[in-house]
Amino acid sequence: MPEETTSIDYVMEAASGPHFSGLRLDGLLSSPPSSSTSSPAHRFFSPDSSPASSLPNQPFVIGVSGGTASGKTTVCDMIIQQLHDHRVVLVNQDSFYRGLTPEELKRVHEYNFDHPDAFDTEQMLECMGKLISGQSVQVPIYDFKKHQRSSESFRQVNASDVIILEGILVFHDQEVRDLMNMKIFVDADADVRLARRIRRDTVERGRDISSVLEQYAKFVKPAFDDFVLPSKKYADVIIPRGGDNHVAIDLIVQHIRTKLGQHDLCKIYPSVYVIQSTFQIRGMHTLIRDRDISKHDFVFYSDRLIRLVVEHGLGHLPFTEKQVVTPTGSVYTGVDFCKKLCGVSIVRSGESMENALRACCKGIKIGKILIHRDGDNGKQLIYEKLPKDISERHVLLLDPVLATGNSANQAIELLIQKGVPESHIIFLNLISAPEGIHCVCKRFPSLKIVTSEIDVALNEEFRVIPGLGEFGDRYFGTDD
Ligand SMILES: Nc1ncnc2c1ncn2[C@@H]1O[C@H](COP(=O)(O)OP(=O)(O)O)[C@@H](O)[C@H]1O
Ligand SMILES: Nc1ccn([C@@H]2O[C@H](COP(=O)(O)O)[C@@H](O)[C@H]2O)c(=O)n1
Ligand SMILES: [Mg+2]
Repeated sequence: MPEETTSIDYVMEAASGPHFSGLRLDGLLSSPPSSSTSSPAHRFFSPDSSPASSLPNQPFVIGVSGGTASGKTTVCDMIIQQLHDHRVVLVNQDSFYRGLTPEELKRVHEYNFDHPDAFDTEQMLECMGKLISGQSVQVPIYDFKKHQRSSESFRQVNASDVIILEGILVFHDQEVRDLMNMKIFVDADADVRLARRIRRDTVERGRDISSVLEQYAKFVKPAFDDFVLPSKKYADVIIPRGGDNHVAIDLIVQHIRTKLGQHDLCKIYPSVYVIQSTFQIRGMHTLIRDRDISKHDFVFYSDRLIRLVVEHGLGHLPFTEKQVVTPTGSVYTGVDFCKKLCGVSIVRSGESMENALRACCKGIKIGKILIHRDGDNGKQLIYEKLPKDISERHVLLLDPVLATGNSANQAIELLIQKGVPESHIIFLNLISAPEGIHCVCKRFPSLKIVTSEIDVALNEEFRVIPGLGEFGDRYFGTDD
């Protein structure tokens, strides 16, 4: 929390003294970043872990739930088929059914296979954890005719780009849900499901019609109402008509493909956007990261990159529809820019982004925040000069490098104190360190981060690696 806030006049004076862009954080990192949300990979990709020990390729985990015979397995098969050019594995919750004891077997008609306790969820979590961390696992093979697992054989499941976990109750347990990057619920009418189930269980699972109907009335339907249906609310996508819904499956596959092409952190945090890398962008990064580049070229290429990030960030603002008449007399239906907008730069390096913002948004108001270390006791002062009506505006927060995330978090905290809704803040930067992304996104999950590259890590001195050194000094020419 800031010790004090004051006006911009003070800022300008203070700005000529020591400044911090997240690199000098004496005393601040002793307390770990707050962890308020639990996201799929937190257990496996800790912000404290070094890049070598964290995962190079975080798999995309999809949960597929729905009532019995709704078409879950069919939908999964279709997704897997369409993702043929990726490594995809399917894990069935059914594989983790507990085997019945001889006593239970004798009275199998009284056994409730639709209750959460029928599954060994601990074992499933362990298997999923290993798969997500890149290890192969041996998944049990379950026999629906014998109600037992095979005692001698297992199915080897290898680490993959996409892991699909499918089953009637995969959304029931929060720990299981937290593993998932995307949750799909397959919907089908109860009578359709019952008809399919009768056919499947009599043909494939060695049952007779009367036992299927009896089990359905006694256990399957009540458990659907008690456990499966209430978990539908956790779904990100609901597919009506299951495998017949080709449009939904195409959209899902498209989404998965997009996610697979993204940085792992974008899979974990949907609010992080890395602008699409092109050779132009890589070329500009190559130039500004080169320690031997001239100051003039550093500024020139940084400005070009900043402009791209700013334009991309503006694309995340809300818009309203607007029609205009063109010189041909035709009507063009377009959109109107968001008017309630302002920029806020984190002094000093954030000021390097102000020109690009002004060039894109004529007359935009730009406020400033300075986070200033007060002596050597770890205390910080925050100076600010912000538009009075900032709480009514969307805010583009500017800082070219996101390192530890501590200064960013303090600036964001201040904006929120001023009444800006978290979801109205878009944090723009050129380079983000994974540690900074974890730190900001965990604390402010609905804030958006738009960046042009995510670097490898921070070093012991909290400098972004490979990074580009002290951006403000290089941009403003104070590094000699
Ligand atoms: N859209 C569909 N039309 C007709 N039959 C279907 C359809 N989807 C699935 N089935 C059949 O219904 C049964 C149950 O489907 P399945 O995908 O195994 O459901 P779940 O895995 O949800 O229990 C299977 O025999 C399958 O072949
Ligand atoms: N020995 C068993 C184990 C499970 N079931 C039923 O399977 C259903 C889940 O599989 P779906 O492919 O239909 O999702 C579940 O409703 C159980 O009743 C069984 O009959 N016998
Ligand atoms: Mg199935």
